[in-house]
Amino acid sequence: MASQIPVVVNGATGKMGREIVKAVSQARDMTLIGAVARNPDVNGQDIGEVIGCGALEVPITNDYESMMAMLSQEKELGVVVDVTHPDAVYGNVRSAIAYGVRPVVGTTGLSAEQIHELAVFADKASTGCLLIPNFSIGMVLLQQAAIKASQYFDHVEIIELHHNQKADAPSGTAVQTAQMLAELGKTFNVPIVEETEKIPGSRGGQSDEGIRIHSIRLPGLIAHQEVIFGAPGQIYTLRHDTSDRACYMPGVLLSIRKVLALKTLVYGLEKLL
Ligand SMILES: NC(=O)C1=CN([C@@H]2O[C@H](COP(=O)(O)OP(=O)(O)OC[C@H]3O[C@@H](n4cnc5c(N)ncnc54)[C@H](OP(=O)(O)O)[C@@H]3O)[C@@H](O)[C@H]2O)C=CC1
Ligand SMILES: O=C(O)C1=N[C@H](C(=O)O)C[C@H](O)C1
Repeated sequence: MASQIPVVVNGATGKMGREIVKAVSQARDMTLIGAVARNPDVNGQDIGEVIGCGALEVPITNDYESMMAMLSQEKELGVVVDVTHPDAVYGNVRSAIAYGVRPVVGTTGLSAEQIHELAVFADKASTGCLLIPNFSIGMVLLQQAAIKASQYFDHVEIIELHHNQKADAPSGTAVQTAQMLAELGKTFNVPIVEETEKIPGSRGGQSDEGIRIHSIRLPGLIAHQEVIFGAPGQIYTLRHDTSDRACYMPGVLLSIRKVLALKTLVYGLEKLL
């Protein structure tokens, strides 16, 4: 049998983590060797039993550092998939790289400075690291269409809509989309009147690139994004909707396979396609 990629999922009992545990355990070229969760009540329990897909013979641990140490001892290069929380992800990634483990990071909310620091750290360690704000192919296609449209439209705003358990705003995907549009070097949204916000924030947040992002949080939503371009007499709207977190799994598995060959930090799924 060809060599197996040893994989640990951090945030394994969360909404994304449980999907990733299932996808990795079904992938023929990967072996799930660890599942990290924060909740002490599940420590030592079988991850498959906890997430309801049947025993996987992988006990959950609360001890991330020990899991990284164990993964670093595997014969094949190990990968940790991080789907935790904006407050934890920076430390998690530094620690993984310090152990020579390749991080695939779905967790959003890292600042531009933190991303830069992690890139420097990964570079010095010659260790591949993937930061993927959105694992779905549909979002990559939306972003490519938005880049194309931005050559022809001078006005654009982004609306992102998520479930109300999301910790960070705006979404990592919206931040990345604004950055992509700005890479053309164009100035968007030059105001034509002096605006007053009668309710602070009502015009949304403004990205470093001057693109407004509006974040909606409601139960019933999963993850959705609109990029709306305007010009005299026309509106061009691009929209992506997720109805199931299954949409992220092909991108997660692709990222696990691709990170092994990298020696630096790479940001964005589009760079892997
Ligand atoms: N890149 C992508 O395509 C996608 C990215 N995401 C991102 O992934 C992340 C997780 O999302 P989601 O699964 O919905 O979130 P959940 O809240 O459902 O899951 C998060 C998991 O991480 C654990 N966790 C929370 N806080 C910490 C912490 N401080 N330290 C360690 N572990 C922690 C939680 O444990 P406990 O339950 O014990 O608190 C939980 O198991 C978010 O940043 C989200 O934006 C989400 C979807 C797609
Ligand atoms: O929290 C989520 O759910 C999601 N987070 C990512 C983001 O912040 O962009 C990706 C997707 O939007 C789902």
